Amino acid sequence: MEVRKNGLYKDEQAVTVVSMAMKRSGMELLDVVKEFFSLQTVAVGFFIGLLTYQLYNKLKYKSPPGPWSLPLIGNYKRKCPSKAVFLNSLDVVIEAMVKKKSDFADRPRTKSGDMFSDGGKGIAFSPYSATWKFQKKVAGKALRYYMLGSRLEDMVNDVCGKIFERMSQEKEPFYVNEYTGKIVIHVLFNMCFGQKCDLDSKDVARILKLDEEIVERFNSGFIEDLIPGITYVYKTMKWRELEDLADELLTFIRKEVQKHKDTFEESNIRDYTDSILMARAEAETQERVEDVAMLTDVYIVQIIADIFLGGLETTMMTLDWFMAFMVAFPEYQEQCQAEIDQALGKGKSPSASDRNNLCFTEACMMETMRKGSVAAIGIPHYTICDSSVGGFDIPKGTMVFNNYWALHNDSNFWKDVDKFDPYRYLTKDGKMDMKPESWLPFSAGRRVCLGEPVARTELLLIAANMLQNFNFKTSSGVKHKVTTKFNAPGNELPEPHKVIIEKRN
Ligand code: HEM
Repeated sequence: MEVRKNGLYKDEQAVTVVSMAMKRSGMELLDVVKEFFSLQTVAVGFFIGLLTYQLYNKLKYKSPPGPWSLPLIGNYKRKCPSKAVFLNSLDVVIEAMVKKKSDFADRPRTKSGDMFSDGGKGIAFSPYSATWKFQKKVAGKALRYYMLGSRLEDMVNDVCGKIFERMSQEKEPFYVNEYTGKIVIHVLFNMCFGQKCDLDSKDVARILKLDEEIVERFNSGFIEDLIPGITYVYKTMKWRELEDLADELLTFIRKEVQKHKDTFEESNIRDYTDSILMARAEAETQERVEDVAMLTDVYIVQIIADIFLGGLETTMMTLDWFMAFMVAFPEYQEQCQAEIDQALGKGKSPSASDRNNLCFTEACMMETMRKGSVAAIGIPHYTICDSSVGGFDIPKGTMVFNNYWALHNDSNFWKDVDKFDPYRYLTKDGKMDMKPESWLPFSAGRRVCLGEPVARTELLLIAANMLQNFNFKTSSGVKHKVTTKFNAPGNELPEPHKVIIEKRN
């Protein structure tokens, strides 16, 4: 029998001694490790690591010139922690957007964009993918279908007629954008959901209000886009409001899609929503399983939401600018009216087929889009691979902005760049000239605006209706000078200005 010491057998004693020694040395080791890796040391090490990585990238890539920046923090003055490149001239915009094909065609993912697009579904916020390509094709076809025949012009003329009845009651100076905004929302609403809503429709008013509130919040940005993880810990009031607004807008569209599904007839395509449902029905009939999967209800709701998010504010703001310029330049207003009277005669409403005879009015609209920046830096792009532009390297995962404002104010392309001059777009005999290269309010390349054909026709029809029916004058009687008001980064509006109107015979 082995002797027990302290109640333990010999082997147990040995193990205990070893383990105590280990414990002591382990604790010391832990202290040493703790001391070595104190929080500060880890932080400094991490920072040096990032700096080294940044330096490595600086040596690896020939980056475009720009301000210095610190890892993670970025450039504090510019308040942007991500790498971003601005393309400020036509050659680099065309190189990146058109010549480099898909290199620059992705979108950066943001927390707010994800919220509206259900994690990148639909078109505007979607990453560059086969799904995006297919959906943009389907949506483009649906818009073209809508524009066939006289549907768009009937809708514009009908809404304008109703709005003008109310507008002609204005006896005091008033803000004309309260009426033009209503025209645009009614046209888009009717285009999507096919109903000729009365002007006091609560649904239309609510969508307009939702749009205003969403845009207002987007304009000032979200901390959640800079620190996406923060929402798991704390949600700011603005973020919670945005969640509610997005939910209300998408729930509304979901209900409309359901109503359309319940009453859908292939032989009677009523509107844009029906056209998208038709694309799904065709894919089902032809057993194109992958296409059907890209047109689930969730995707369809997002494709329709894109029309409101992409088309409403931009079109309304363009009309704000147009009216501001027409009031500021009565001579151009009169010239448009003379052209409209000659093209349409008395009492006939404008139609898309009158376009060739409304060149001066269209030129005024094009000049409006050059001078009034409604989407001056568009929607950010993102590189899907290492690429280059203008002789500089642009690594994969870089945010890229097209600076349309710079293109529209480049004196290499525009003579008397500050002047509002519709003649830039016209030939000597007053016909539409070739589109100036540096006129790109709708962008170019793969991500070009989906709604350009609709927006241009709709804007011209609304403008022609307005000027055919009314004279717009400054309320003070003094020549009005258009002054601009900052609205959001890349987005300016004309300073609100009251007008008076005279009904034209
Ligand atoms: C004056 C009116 C408008 C202007 C100035 C405008 C301008 C733009 C711009 C600059 C872009 C970004 C393009 C890019 O990322 O390179 C864009 C994208 C888009 N626009 Fe418009 N837009 C207008 C009206 C509309 C309308 C009426 C609709 C819908 C009917 C629409 C739907 C879209 C969509 C869905 C996108 C995203 C395209 C994509 O990501 O592939 N827009 N628009």
